[in-house]
Amino acid sequence: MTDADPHVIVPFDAVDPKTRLSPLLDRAEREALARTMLTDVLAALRELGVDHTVLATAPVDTPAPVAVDDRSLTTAVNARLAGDTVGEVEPPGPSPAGPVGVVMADLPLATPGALRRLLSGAADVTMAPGRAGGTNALCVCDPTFRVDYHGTSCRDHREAARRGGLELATVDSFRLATDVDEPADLVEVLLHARGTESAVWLREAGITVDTGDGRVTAVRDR
Ligand SMILES: Nc1nc2c(ncn2[C@@H]2O[C@H](COP(=O)(O)OP(=O)(O)OP(=O)(O)O)[C@@H](O)[C@H]2O)c(=O)[nH]1
Ligand SMILES: C[C@H](OP(=O)(O)O)C(=O)O
Repeated sequence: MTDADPHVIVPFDAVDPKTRLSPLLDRAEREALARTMLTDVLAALRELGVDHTVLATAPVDTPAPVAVDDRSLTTAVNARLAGDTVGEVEPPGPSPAGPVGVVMADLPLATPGALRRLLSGAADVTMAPGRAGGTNALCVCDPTFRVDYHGTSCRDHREAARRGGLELATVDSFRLATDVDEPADLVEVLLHARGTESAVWLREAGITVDTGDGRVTAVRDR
């Protein structure tokens, strides 16, 4: 991609993450899976060739630049949208003066192609909604737009754009809509993210797709 492309920030909570996966995974395993999904998202961004920075709640060892900010998700992302670079550690990422992408770290199905569709959006705001009301990824070209995560954030973001007189476009992408929150989401990783580190990690942890009673679920055999 080119210099006019967005700088992407990847929010990442390293501490006791993915609590909704507790029925299948203990805390250490959830931390390991979260880290593995981050690795897959960063690999897709790297392959796309777009600049990116991990926006983490605590230091994390990754090949990408990291900014540590332990404030809430919404506050930390809005600080970056406002051009704040506080918390960056070496090697520093470029200052996000132009368009900013926000791509969550729990999207192991994300491919360079799906991300390109999002990040080449020309609207003031381009959104990839998640299922159940979330906002899995954004491309923010208008510097006045601010995020408000949790709850039905896709609806809230649409409303915020409307109030601000901004054009909001939506990317219809199964790969970007699939974030890993609940055990059922692991089915999508096992079926559609073959070859990713996340799918390998799940198989090694004994998580498989079960169709025993005619329904498709993720189960653990050990
Ligand atoms: N920087 C930052 N990232 C966060 C924070 N909370 C969540 N994230 C990241 O935001 C994305 C969406 O997270 P959620 O699915 O809402 O929360 P989670 O803590 O991972 O999972 P649950 O415990 O199941 O709610 C993931 O990439 C998280 O790593 C936060 O407070 N700060
Ligand atoms: C951050 C939050 O993620 P969810 O909990 O919906 O996966 C959201 O998209 O608003």
